[in-house]
This record gives sequence, structure tokens and C-alpha cells, in this order.
Amino acid sequence: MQETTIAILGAGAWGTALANLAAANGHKVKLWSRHGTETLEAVLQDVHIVLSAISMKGVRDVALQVQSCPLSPETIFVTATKGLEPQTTATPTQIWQAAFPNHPVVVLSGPNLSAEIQKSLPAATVVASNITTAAEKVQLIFSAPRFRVYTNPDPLGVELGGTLKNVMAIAAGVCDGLQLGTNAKAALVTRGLTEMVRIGNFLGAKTETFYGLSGLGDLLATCNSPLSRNYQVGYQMAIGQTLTNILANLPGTAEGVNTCQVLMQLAKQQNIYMPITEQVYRLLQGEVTPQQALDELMLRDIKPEFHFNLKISDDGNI
Ligand SMILES: NC(=O)C1=CN([C@@H]2O[C@H](COP(=O)(O)OP(=O)(O)OC[C@H]3O[C@@H](n4cnc5c(N)ncnc54)[C@H](O)[C@@H]3O)[C@@H](O)[C@H]2O)C=CC1
Ligand SMILES: O=C(CO)COP(=O)(O)O
Repeated sequence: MQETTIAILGAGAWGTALANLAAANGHKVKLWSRHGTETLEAVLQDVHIVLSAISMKGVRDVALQVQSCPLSPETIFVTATKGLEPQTTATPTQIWQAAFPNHPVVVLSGPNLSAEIQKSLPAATVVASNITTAAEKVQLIFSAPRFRVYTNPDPLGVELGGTLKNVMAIAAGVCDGLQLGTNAKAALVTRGLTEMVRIGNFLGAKTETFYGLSGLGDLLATCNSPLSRNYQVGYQMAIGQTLTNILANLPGTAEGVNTCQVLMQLAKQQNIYMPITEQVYRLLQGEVTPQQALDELMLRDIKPEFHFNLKISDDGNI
């Protein structure tokens, strides 16, 4: 494959892992950090791809800075951030696309705990864009014998899968911290997926995408791994640590904490039923203890698992 020059913005855990993957495939990689010595303009000179692995809180600011740098009209943007903007509820893709309306934007998301990828353990991910050729180009750049990259035609679903599961990973950490057992965890993750589909559909994502790598796949990874920072937040709260203390000592970003607030705001405004998210929110706000959050979930009114849309014909048959 032809050498591509890639600027990776954000030299944290994920930006560095992605930089190593692209470099191992023979591409020229320029890693930018706000703490580094190189200017953004210098890093962006002559690049074909701009990949952002910035924490959600910095995305809009960095996108604005990139706007003032000269770029080729062919430049493809890739976003690997898993979060929602508090003020606007926008996804990172929506922010990048609004800043660069004439450029393709590709979302990259999947069950990708960076510490495992740094060790070259096998993993798979998804790249998705409204511009299929752009997603295919990014697929080629990152595909490797130990990193399998799939394309998907639902960028919003892929992005929301990775974003929404962070809230469920906090809940799963609580579940393990309270030692609630395997049945409880299975119920939590399964009902968590139902909740992700409900809000995801409302926002315009396709149901099927949530059953793929970026939804179910990432739920399985982060809800079962102590490597997940979001899981760690929940686990440590369940064993009695304060949120302030946990966040002060956490290695890197736990996006689920802010995502949960944005989701609750949205759920209240739009009247969307999100019981697990609500309990995670109340726990993070200090309104309930982990045990009370569990009781609130278990003691709700009993109800059907699904509301199937049954079609009844004129003669009354289903
Ligand atoms: N670490 C992981 O396993 C994975 C992380 N992600 C996502 O990637 C994103 C980054 O995660 P990590 O690299 O783990 O976090 P990190 O905390 O290690 O790194 C975050 C990076 O964002 C930069 N940053 C933060 N605020 C900024 C601002 N205002 N302006 C400029 N730069 C700013 C930091 O300097 C740092 O380089 C998150 O949204 C996370 O959910 C996605 C997949 C895997
Ligand atoms: O998104 C991730 C794995 O896919 C990383 O999870 P954490 O941000 O919880 O560490």
C-alpha cells in the first residue's frame, strides 16, 4: 500500500496505540500533543489523514484550532473519541463534520482496550463513514495481522455504541465491586444493551449496529475488564472510594462520567426510559449508594422483556 502521512492528535493511551499501528504498517505518523513542542500547524503540514484521539472535553477546541491550519481538500478526518459534548449533546463526528463540511469524516470504534493493543494482542474494530471510500482507506491503513478492521455503513451507530457503553461499564464495575455474581452481570449488560438501542434509535442509529463490535463487542470488553477506566470508576465506588478520589488517581480519561450526565439530560428532555443510566447518574451525583442503586433497579415494576411490534391482519391473525 502507498505510504500515507497521518497526523494523530492526542498523545494519550489511545492516540499512541493507533500511532503505533499505523507506523507498523509503514505509514508516516506525526503525533501531536498540546503539551508537545511542535505546533499544530507544523504537524498538519502535508498530511492525508487527521486522526483525533483527544478526550471529549478538548475536541471542539482542537477542531477550531485545526480550522485555522492549511489542509489539502482531500484530507480525511478520523475520530476515535468516545463521548458526547455536554453543552450541545453533539458527537465528536458531528463536531468535526460541522468544522469541515467538505471533508470526509470516519469514526473508528470497537472493543479496543489500548493496553492490550499495545501488547499486539488480537483485536477487531470498526470504521464507518457516510463516504464509503474514506472508510475503506482508513480500514487499509490500520488493518494488521493482529488488528482486524471492519467497515460499517452506520457511522452514528458505531460512534454511539462506543460512547453509550461507557456508562454501562461504570454500572458493571459497581456490579463486580459489590460481588453481585455472574447472573447479575449478564442481566445488567443485556438490559444495558436494550437501553443503548433505545436511545441510539431515538438519535437515529440503526439497531443492528449495536449488536456488532462497537456496541455489544465493546460492552463485553469494557464491562469485563479492570483495564477499563470506566469499569474502574464503578468498581472503586462500590468498594467505598469517592468519585473525586477515583478520578484524581485514574490513569487517563473515563468518558462515561460526563456521558452519563449528557444522557440523563437528554432522557429527561425527551422522556426516554433509561433506568440503568439514571441509577449510574444518581450514584455519580452522590444521591444514592451503590446498594441503593441496585435496589432501585431490582424493585421496579415488573414488565415484559420486549414490546414486539406485532402486525395483526384484518381477519385478526398475527
Ligand atoms: N484508552 C483506550 O483504551 C481507548 C480510548 N478511547 C477513547 O479515546 C479518547 C482518548 O482516550 P485516552 O487516550 O485513553 O485518554 P488519555 O487521557 O490517555 O489521553 C487524552 C488525550 O487528550 C488530550 N486532551 C485532553 N483535553 C484536551 C484539550 N482540551 N486540548 C487538547 N488535547 C486535550 C490529552 O492531552 C491526551 O493527549 C477517549 O474519548 C476514550 O474514550 C477509545 C478506545 C480505546
Ligand atoms: O473504550 C475502551 C475500550 O474499547 C476503553 O475503555 P475505557 O475508556 O473505559 O478505559
